[in-house]
Amino acid sequence: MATACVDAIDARASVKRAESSAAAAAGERTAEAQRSGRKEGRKEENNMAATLNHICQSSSSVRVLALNGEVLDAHKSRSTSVAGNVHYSLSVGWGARRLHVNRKALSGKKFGPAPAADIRATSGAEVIQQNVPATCDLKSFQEAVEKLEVDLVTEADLKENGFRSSRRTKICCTIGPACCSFEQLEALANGGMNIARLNMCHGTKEWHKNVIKNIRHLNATKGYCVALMMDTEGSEIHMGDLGGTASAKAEDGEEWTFTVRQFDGPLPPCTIQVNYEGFAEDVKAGDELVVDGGLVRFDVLETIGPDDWLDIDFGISEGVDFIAVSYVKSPEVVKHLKSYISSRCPEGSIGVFAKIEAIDSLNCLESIIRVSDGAMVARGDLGAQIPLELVPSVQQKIIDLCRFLNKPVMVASQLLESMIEYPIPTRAEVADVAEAVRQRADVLMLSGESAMGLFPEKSIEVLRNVSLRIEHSCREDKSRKYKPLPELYTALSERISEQICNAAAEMANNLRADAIFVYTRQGYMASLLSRNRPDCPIFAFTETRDVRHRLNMQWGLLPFRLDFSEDIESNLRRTFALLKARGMMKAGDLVIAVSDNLLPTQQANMLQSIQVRRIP
Ligand SMILES: Nc1ncnc2c1ncn2[C@@H]1O[C@H](COP(=O)(O)OP(=O)(O)O)[C@@H](O)[C@H]1O
Ligand SMILES: C=C(OP(=O)(O)O)C(=O)O
Repeated sequence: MATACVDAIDARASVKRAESSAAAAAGERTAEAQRSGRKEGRKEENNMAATLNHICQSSSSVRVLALNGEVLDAHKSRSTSVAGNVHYSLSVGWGARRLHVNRKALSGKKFGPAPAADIRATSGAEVIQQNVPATCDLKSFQEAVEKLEVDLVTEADLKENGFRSSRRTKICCTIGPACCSFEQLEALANGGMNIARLNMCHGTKEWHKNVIKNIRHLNATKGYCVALMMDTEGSEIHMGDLGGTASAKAEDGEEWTFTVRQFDGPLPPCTIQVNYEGFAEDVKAGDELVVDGGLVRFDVLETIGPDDWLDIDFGISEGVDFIAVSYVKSPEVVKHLKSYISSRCPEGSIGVFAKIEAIDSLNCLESIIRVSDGAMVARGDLGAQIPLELVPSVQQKIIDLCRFLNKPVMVASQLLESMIEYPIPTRAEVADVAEAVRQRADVLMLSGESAMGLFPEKSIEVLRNVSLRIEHSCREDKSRKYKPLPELYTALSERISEQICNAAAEMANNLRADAIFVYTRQGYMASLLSRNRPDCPIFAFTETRDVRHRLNMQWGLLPFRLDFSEDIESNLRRTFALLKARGMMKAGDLVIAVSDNLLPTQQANMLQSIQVRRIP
């Protein structure tokens, strides 16, 4: 058992080094099979079985020679299905030859010489050819198949484990010295990291810039979809009008920012520059600022400090996907940051997460979560502010509230603290992770375990395995009924979307559908489906990379980037064909499909529907 466990972890690491002799041999045999026809192909498969079993057991990297003679990086992964079977897969870049090995061994047995291996060796071109729709020519279909962007790990997971057993709970890793090189980040991405967190308390801007560059490069060149979250340091001061004499420029109730920063362009609205560098340090929350001899009075509120503003400017200029704000004590801080972000990047693609860690934030929790794009249960600092025994119930409260309000929620700190030093977690830590998964948190976050621990990859593996097991048992346990979700809408169109998503999720559960498909521009419909925590995964198709990254933060969503067609029917047909061609769906799979308003022109005479479709 112990040996199997160690193999399991080592075998997941996908490193791209020089060709191992075994991999090169596999490649040569692959090329030979092309020349020698069917009989030879059978021999090749047998040889490949031995070779690939060898590869799967070794922890070395793999490069494979494809049929066309091209040398490709191979993605190697190992997973344990809920039934206890161990699967190995080796898949090579799409469009060339694809090798796939499923090797099953009973859980609990020592990992010994290979039992019978089930091997498929299918050429990508063959699969594409079999699935070209009648309305499309081979070349443009081939291009469309290659353009369908999906996370490499998600794709492998779906192929190996099937839809129902794919992981729904997302994983965030704090990046630090223990995992910041390109190869280390790739190992984490390969292990299932969905979000990389940069904690601005540590490291220089240059260091963070380099991590961002590495993650972007990893996404662009290796087919991952890792979102970036920048976490501010948190020590802050910002201003709001207390209701002094109104003037043309500062009305009662308005919030103004006094800043020492320089702006390249015009000042953002309601901003005043001051030329005293120590201004923010010298004023305290509760102080009164008197302007123009008392013409306007401002009350100083808690908010974002000068260092945080520098970090925020850095995050905006680097185009991170999320900014987490430390020590949020009131909704105003979040509103202020959101309006600042939209004045600086009008396309408004950065989500603001409120870290719930200050005792004051618990007094206005709902109003903070309502204005935020998501929340983090920052248990480290929270546990220093409230009695420790209250932390679990506060965690449950925040998770439930976030789900009711349709905001993603992360659970952070000390999930696997002992794994900073040791290769296996304590039983109590596993129970803690299991509880967060059972509470249906969207994201589990690693801190020191990934940033500076000795076992970042093993830590991520523990999160992944615990998530898979607990999610499975939650699906099986039909006695676990959830409290009904409150309605969220403020307009009729929102109410329609909400009703459609609730009904689609319920239908998917009742019909035991394989997947829900959602075509979404901004991610709103996708989030409404995720909020229902349905039994099957949600394939979320969207047109932009930014939205695709943001969807990575939400429970059960598998984000794809796809260029939309004009109408839902052609989107559906095309998606079915593309996914079949990529080997991610098969004829007979049952899908529930819902769609956002895909075109602006559709808004006027909205037509939204739920469709139940079998893949042709
Ligand atoms: N960018 C970084 N550079 C160096 N060390 C880091 C970095 N990010 C995190 N760490 C290390 O990992 C530990 C845990 O991370 P985290 O929980 O995010 O921070 P903190 O302990 O400050 O709350 C930190 O205390 C620090 O030692
Ligand atoms: C995540 C937390 O915040 P930080 O790591 O920034 O202290 C926490 O306190 O749990």
